[in-house]
Formats: sequence, structure tokens, C-alpha cells
Amino acid sequence: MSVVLDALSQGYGTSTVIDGLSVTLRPGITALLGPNGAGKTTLLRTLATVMPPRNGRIYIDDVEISGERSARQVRDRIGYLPQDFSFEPKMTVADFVTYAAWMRGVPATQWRRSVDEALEMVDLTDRRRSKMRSLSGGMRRRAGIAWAVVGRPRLVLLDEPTVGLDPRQRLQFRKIISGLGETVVVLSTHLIDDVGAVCDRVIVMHGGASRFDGTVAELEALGRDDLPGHSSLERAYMHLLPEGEQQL
Ligand SMILES: Nc1ncnc2c1ncn2[C@@H]1O[C@H](COP(=O)(O)OP(=O)(O)OP(=O)(O)O)[C@@H](O)[C@H]1O
Repeated sequence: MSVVLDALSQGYGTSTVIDGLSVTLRPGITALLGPNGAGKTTLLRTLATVMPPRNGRIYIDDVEISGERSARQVRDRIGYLPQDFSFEPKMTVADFVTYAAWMRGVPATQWRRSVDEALEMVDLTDRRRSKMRSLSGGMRRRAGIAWAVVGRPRLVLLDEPTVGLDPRQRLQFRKIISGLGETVVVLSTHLIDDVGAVCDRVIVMHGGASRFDGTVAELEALGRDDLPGHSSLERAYMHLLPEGEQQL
């Protein structure tokens, strides 16, 4: 799986949200960090082929995504969990995940095995017959993660996947994504602990551009003692903000 963004610009109406971003994504876990409104969700939606690029190019497995036709060629390789995902409340957990398997083109003969595998990963096997509406917020989020990984898509996009998870579930989540092997995983988060624990690469976005692109160790090295933060990663993040936003 290869994903290439070449001078990508994206926006809504007259506003530009991403401005000339060039990035090549490879197998491994990449975190998108950045303040509210930095464009993380917009970038994930663009990678998910929900929004065609406004300017510049995006290639997924060498297919240039320029509209619905090209998007259809690659969508079954993409698992996307939006920040606020919706579901039919009366659907069972198993049906919800099976629906994702169907959308992703998993053959019907493999639905049961793929769904079992995804539910096992997120520790929801014993809730497979529960209605989605009966799940707690954290369980719903885990069902959403199962939705994103069922059928083992090679590009997995997760928008704030650990919001609402309790500490043990967050550890489980890290285990799940660390076990995805040769998959390109891109997740947005505000939880810097998650980044330090599992991400191979971090992209810090601000004002529609990438202000940092490197490993966790490289990011940590930017931390300055005079900046606010409880860890070197938090201080490094503060360092990457514009000067006026670096102090509390
Ligand atoms: N559907 C939309 N229509 C118009 N403007 C939008 C829309 N969605 C997002 N925006 C704007 O685009 C900018 C980037 O938003 P986006 O949701 O991509 O940021 P984000 O980095 O994901 O933020 P957060 O951390 O709050 O989730 C913001 O200024 C936002 O107001």
C-alpha cells in the first residue's frame, strides 16, 4: 500500500483548510497531531476519498483520486472510522461490522470469519448479538474500530479513535493497531500518550500545513524545558505552535 499526497490543498467554500501538503505515507502507524481546526479530520476525509482534492494530487496504490470513479477503485482497501460515526440503533454489533465487510467487498463466505476476527480484536465477541444502541460509549467506539479493520483493509484511517475509551481499553487499542502489520494506519488524536506509545511517525499540523514530520524520538528532542507540559512530547508539541500560543 502506498499513499502519496502531492501539494494537496483542501477546503470548504472560500476557506482553505489544507494548503499544499506533500506527504508519502507508508506501512506503520502515523499520528496526526494539531490544535482544534488544524485540518486533521479534513485530511482523513480526503484520504478516505470522501472529498476529492481541491488542488494537488492524491495517489492511493498509484491510482490518482480525482473523483468518484477513481475513488471506487480503491475504497475496498480503505477502513475509515469518522469521529462521529452513525449507525442504525437497532442493528446488532455483528450486523454493524458485517455491513462494513460487505461494503469493503469481503466475499460473503468470509463474512463470519472476518467479523469474528474483528470483534475478537476489540474484545466485543460476547456482545455480538447486542443492539448497537445498548452499548456504552466506549463499546461503541470499539465497535467502530472493528468496523474500520474488518476484512483487513490496507489503509486504516481513524479519527480520534481513543476518545471515550477507559485506560485498559486504550491499552487494548494500542495492541490492536500495533498488530495490523503491513497496514498504513493514520490516526488523529489529542492524546499525546497514545502517540508516544505506538506511533512510528508523527505529523503535527497547524494552519493547514505540516509543521513537523518525523519519529516520536525526533519530536521528543524538540521539547524545551521552559515550555509548559508534563512530558517531553507535550513540551515538544508546544514548541511547534506559533510563539503566541506556546504559553498557557
Ligand atoms: N463541513 C465543513 N464546512 C465548512 N467548514 C468546515 C467543515 N468541516 C470543517 N470545517 C472547518 O475546517 C477547519 C478544519 O477542520 P477539521 O475538522 O479538519 O480540523 P481538526 O484538526 O480535525 O479539528 P479537531 O481537532 O477539532 O477535530 C476548521 O476551521 C473547521 O471549522
